[in-house]
Amino acid sequence: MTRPELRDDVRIVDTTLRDGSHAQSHQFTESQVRDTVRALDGAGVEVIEVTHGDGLGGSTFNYGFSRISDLELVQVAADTAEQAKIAVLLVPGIGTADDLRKAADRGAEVVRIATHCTEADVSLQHFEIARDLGMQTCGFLMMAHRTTPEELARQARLMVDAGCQVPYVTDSAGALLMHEAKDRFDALITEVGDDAWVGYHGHQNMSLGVANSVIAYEAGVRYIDGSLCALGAGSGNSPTELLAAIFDRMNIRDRARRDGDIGCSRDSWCGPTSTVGRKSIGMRSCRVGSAWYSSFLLHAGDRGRPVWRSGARESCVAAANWGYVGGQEDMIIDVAIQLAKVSGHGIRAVCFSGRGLIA
Ligand SMILES: CC[C@H](O)CC(=O)C(=O)O
Ligand SMILES: [Mn+2]
Repeated sequence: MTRPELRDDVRIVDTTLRDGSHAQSHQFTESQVRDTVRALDGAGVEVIEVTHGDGLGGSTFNYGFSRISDLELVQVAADTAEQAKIAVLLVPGIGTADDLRKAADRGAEVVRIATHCTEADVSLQHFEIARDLGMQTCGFLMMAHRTTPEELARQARLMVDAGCQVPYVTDSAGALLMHEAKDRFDALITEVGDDAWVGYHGHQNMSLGVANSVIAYEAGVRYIDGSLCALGAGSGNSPTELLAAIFDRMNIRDRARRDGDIGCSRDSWCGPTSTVGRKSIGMRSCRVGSAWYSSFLLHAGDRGRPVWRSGARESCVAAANWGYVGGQEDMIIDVAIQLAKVSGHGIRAVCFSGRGLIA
């Protein structure tokens, strides 16, 4: 397996337009995509991910409908970027091989194929298809805190043998303490480091995404994810603009080090005139030290749309304690109903992400 060429010390991958889609209820417009890609591309960011938050095919009742289809947004992004490669996310079972072919036709050059951290076997066929399409391939092992470093490394090996060039420690719940993150980075690098790069995707639930990114780099991880202003599911991702600034301070070479340009794109998301960034900062108030899947927050009604008897936080924590994983956002309804029964409060109304009333 050949690894993608790395021209610098580290490659920052920006996921504002994909993980940030969760924080925007999947309502990105063409002009937001165009402006953000232009700014990130101008700032030297080499890979920009664009899709519904749950990836290709995610625009459904279960996960929330997009305003503009993935294929249209990928096309806008690919037409806008002069240097950067456009990446798409694919969760097998949500997106299909056909979705991937169509995204490649619209200009996607990188695919990030995501599975729960112990279920890499469901991605193997997709990696083969992606490599046949000539795409660069990354593999997300989601909820990486849910398994041991050794098992995570075995799962990474499965992905790499199927054609994955960059398996990721994906801390979907922002749950990894620094030593836990390091153990996972070390395990993956020992297992696949001769054949693949290793990546890290952090969330800010405990505000450790940036610290863990520094540890990741020091351990040998060479793909590190961020999003502008931390716009992302749950408490958001490691902020791209901080990663760029900190790597610069550490004299680590990456393409995204031109603070001015990154600063411009940051301002469009969370500067004084922006309203979108504030929403994501509001979501951070729900930060909890419990390891729930970040995308649950949107469905648990952080913005007050659903009328649960239990709050968003209680639903997310219960979902974590009951073992729910990525892709099970639809189970949040059930969680809230169970909580209502347990608390004896009864259910006043159940509204799923503002799109339906179950009563
Ligand atoms: C549904 C895919 C998911 O949002 C991927 C991801 O970013 C994560 O697990 O953190
Ligand atoms: Mn994420």
